[in-house]
This record gives sequence, C-alpha cells and structure tokens, in this order.
Amino acid sequence: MGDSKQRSMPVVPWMRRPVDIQLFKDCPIGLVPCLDSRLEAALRQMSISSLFPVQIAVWQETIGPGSFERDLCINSPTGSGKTLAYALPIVQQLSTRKIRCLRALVVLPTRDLALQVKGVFDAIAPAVGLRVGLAIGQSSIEDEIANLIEKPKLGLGMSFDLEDFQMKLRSSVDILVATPGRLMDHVNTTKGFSLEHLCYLVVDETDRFLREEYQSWLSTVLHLSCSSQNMISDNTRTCAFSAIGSFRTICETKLKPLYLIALLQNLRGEKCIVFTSSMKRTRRLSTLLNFFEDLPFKISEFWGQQHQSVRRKTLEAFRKGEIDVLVSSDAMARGMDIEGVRNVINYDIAPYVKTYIHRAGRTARAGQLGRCFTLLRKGEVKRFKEMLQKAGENSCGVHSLPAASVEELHPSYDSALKKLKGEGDLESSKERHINVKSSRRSKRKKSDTSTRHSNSSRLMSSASCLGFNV
Ligand SMILES: Nc1ncnc2c1ncn2[C@@H]1O[C@H](COP(=O)(O)OP(=O)(O)OP(=O)(O)O)[C@@H](O)[C@H]1O
Repeated sequence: MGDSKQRSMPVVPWMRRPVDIQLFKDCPIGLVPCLDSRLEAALRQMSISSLFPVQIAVWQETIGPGSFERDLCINSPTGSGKTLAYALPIVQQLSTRKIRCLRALVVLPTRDLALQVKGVFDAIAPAVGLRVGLAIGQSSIEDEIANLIEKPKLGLGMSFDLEDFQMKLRSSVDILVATPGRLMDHVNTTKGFSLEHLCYLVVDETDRFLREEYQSWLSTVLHLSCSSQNMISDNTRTCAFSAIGSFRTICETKLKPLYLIALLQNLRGEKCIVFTSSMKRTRRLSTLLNFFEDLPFKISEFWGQQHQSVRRKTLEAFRKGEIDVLVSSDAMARGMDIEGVRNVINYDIAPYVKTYIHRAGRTARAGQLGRCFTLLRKGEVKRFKEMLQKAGENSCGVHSLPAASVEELHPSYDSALKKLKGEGDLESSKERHINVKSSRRSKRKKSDTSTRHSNSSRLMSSASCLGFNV
C-alpha cells in the first residue's frame, strides 16, 4: 500500500498518539507520583517494590498528566504486569468515592482468569475501603446476587412496598470482575444491578473475546454505561523472548512420551507446563505419564471442560508446588499466572504463532527467566522455524537428549501402555453397559433422549481419550 493511502486510513482518536512502553523504566513505588499511601502499603504487602514499565506508562495516562482523558489499549509482553497496570489506577481513582455503587467492570473470557484478576483487585482495593465482587457463575445466581446487591433494612412497623423496596436496592460492590454470560444474566434479571454509574470498563484478553464471538455483551454494556469514558483493553502480541531460552528437540512420534519423560528428568523437578493440542491428548498423556512407576515428579492435568472446582484445586496445588508438572490443553495458554513456572514444553507444536507466544509466556513472568522446549518430528522443523520467525524469536537451540536416557525408559513405557489399554477397555465396557441400559430406558421413555445421548457421548469421548495413540 502506498504512503498516501496509508495516511488517509481512518484511525480511532485514542490510537492516534501511541505511547511506547519501552521508553519507560521500573519505578520504585515510593517515587510513583500521587500514589495513595494506603495503596503503597498494600503493594509492599504484595512484595512489590517497583512498578513495571507498562504500569508506570498506564499510570501516566490515568492518574498522571493523561488524567484518564482517553480510552487505552494496553499491548505489552506476556507476564509484564498488565493486570496491575489497569487495577492500580482504577482503585486509586475510586478511593475517594463517597457512595458505594458499581463504578468499575472488568470482563474476562474465562472463570479461571476472572478469579486470578479478582485476586489482584482483592489485594489492593480493601486498603482504600473498596469492595470487589465476582460474577462468573461459580456459585448459584442467588448466592451471587446476595454478594452483589444490598437490600434495604426494614425497620419495625415499616410498611412493605415492593416498588419502594426495589428502588432502594443498591450495589454492595464498587468493582465487579465478571465473565460475559453471567454478567448478562445480572444485567437482564437481577433487580438493583445497574451499570449506569460505571466509570471504568476493562476488557481483558480482547482479541480472544472478538474471536469467540461474545461481542453482543459488549454493545449492551457500552449502551447501559453511557457515563463510562474509559475502556482499557488488553491485547498481547509478544512475550519476553529476551528472558526465554527457546529449544527444540527432534524425536519420532511414537517415542514422544519417552522423550518427554527424559526431558522432565533432565529438568529435575522444576515447575513445568506441558502443552498438548487438545483436551483428549491432555487426558491421555497425563494418564499415561501417571502409569509410569517411580517418576520423581508429581503430574496432573488441566483442560477447559474439567469441572471448575477441579481446575481451581489443580491450580492451587500447582501454585503451592504440590504438583511439579501440569499437562494442559491451551486452556492454560492465555493469561494464567503461576509463579515459578521455569519451563514450558510444547509436547504438540502450537497451531498458531499467537498460541506459541501465549504458551511461552507462561514462563519468564515478572522479570524472571524461563525456557520453552518444543518436541518436533523432523517434518515439522521447517514450519516451526517459520513460526518462530513470525513470533520475532530468531534463536532456537537444539536440545538433544542422550539416547541412553530414552532407551532405559522402554520397559516402564511398555507396562504403562498396557495399563493405559486396560483403562481404555474398562471405559469401553462401561460405555457399552451404559449404552445397553440407556437403550432399554429409551424404549421406556423416549422424551429423555437428549440427556442420555450427552452421557454416553461423554463416556465415549473419555474412552477414546485413553486410547494408545499418544
Ligand atoms: N510491579 C511488580 N513487581 C513485581 N511483580 C509484579 C509487578 N506487577 C505484576 N507483578 C507480577 O507479575 C506477574 C505477571 O503479571 P500479569 O499476570 O498481570 O501479567 P500480564 O502482562 O497480564 O500477562 P499475560 O499477558 O500473560 O496475561 C504476576 O505474578 C504479578 O503478581
């Protein structure tokens, strides 16, 4: 495209003056201009002694001379501290509010991310008397409403007028962290839930929202919150490659599990996330690895369709170091922040450059160092190199594993595969049993078909998950 055409391309006003975060440096919190002393104390409690470049850049645009005058789009590497970059100015700005009402809304695509972000707000907002709520569908809607809406106290002898009562319903939180589905439930049905006082709207992981077609909630929120002037969104396209060592290991497909174990042994129990390409492969690989005897590290699994409480417990155990190796689908690739993850292993090559960046970004966070390994077939090397180039990573070392360390795992592999097959057979026979029962039941009651179909397909998928082809 020629220069003249480029110049005539429309650019939304808030994009006209980009701020280059690379021009900023860490700033000790004692030197951050106008930072509320109560927030400074809360940050110290979190062991934060300096603000990172992205945080100080956003601070300048909000509390500093920029005075929240324009909407912001934050784009900085994974693990660079974007959550606190938007949370801190919002909390500082709301710290002088007199009346409690919902003034800041943060929307995230998944419950796990929402819980993580709520944790950040919870660490600073109470210091200035602000309350943070959660609307993610983790509990029943009644429980959520009880936490989000304050009912007027009825005094003795007062008459009960329903309209009057509903008028007096108030928000019991100043800041709400939500996922779109549950947010819309509250917008549409919860009495007393209002966005009319909203000042700050944050859409985190924006590009993921747009790809997954959740947009309709956004127009509703923007329409209902006409006083919200600032939309801070987060749209990461890079990770801290300068802090990440990238390596590739070439192996035959059928020996991949052995190479993985040899690599994990090489890493001597350092915290690792192993990414596979799907939920099924995650389950299958994790089950297989757990059938190996005497591995000196604890392995667990994480995938999107797991029950929320299982995922929460797994993350907690991984954070605490009770799990060393987490086998995961890409449900873990975006935004999840686990302290101390030293290594990311791509058991399956990432499908897109962006996926590679987000996976790699689970390590080397908050200025730490990390490593990203990718297990590849010979035929995948060219594609992988092209992907790295597109990601802006020009150096990738070869990580070879001694043949003997792979060789010696063969006997355990054979016995683990046998157990995996046994598990697969058991699941298949359970599935056949259920299918017989369900077909008998279906003769009795045809209207129930859809539920039974979903049960049997769930079992079917778990049976095929445990097949041989790892
Ligand atoms: N100023 C700071 N000093 C020390 N640690 C910090 C600071 N700010 C944030 N952190 C820590 O850095 C880690 C990464 O922060 P965060 O999750 O906000 O990154 P992010 O930029 O949103 O990453 P991603 O793009 O992967 O979502 C967190 O563990 C957080 O506690």
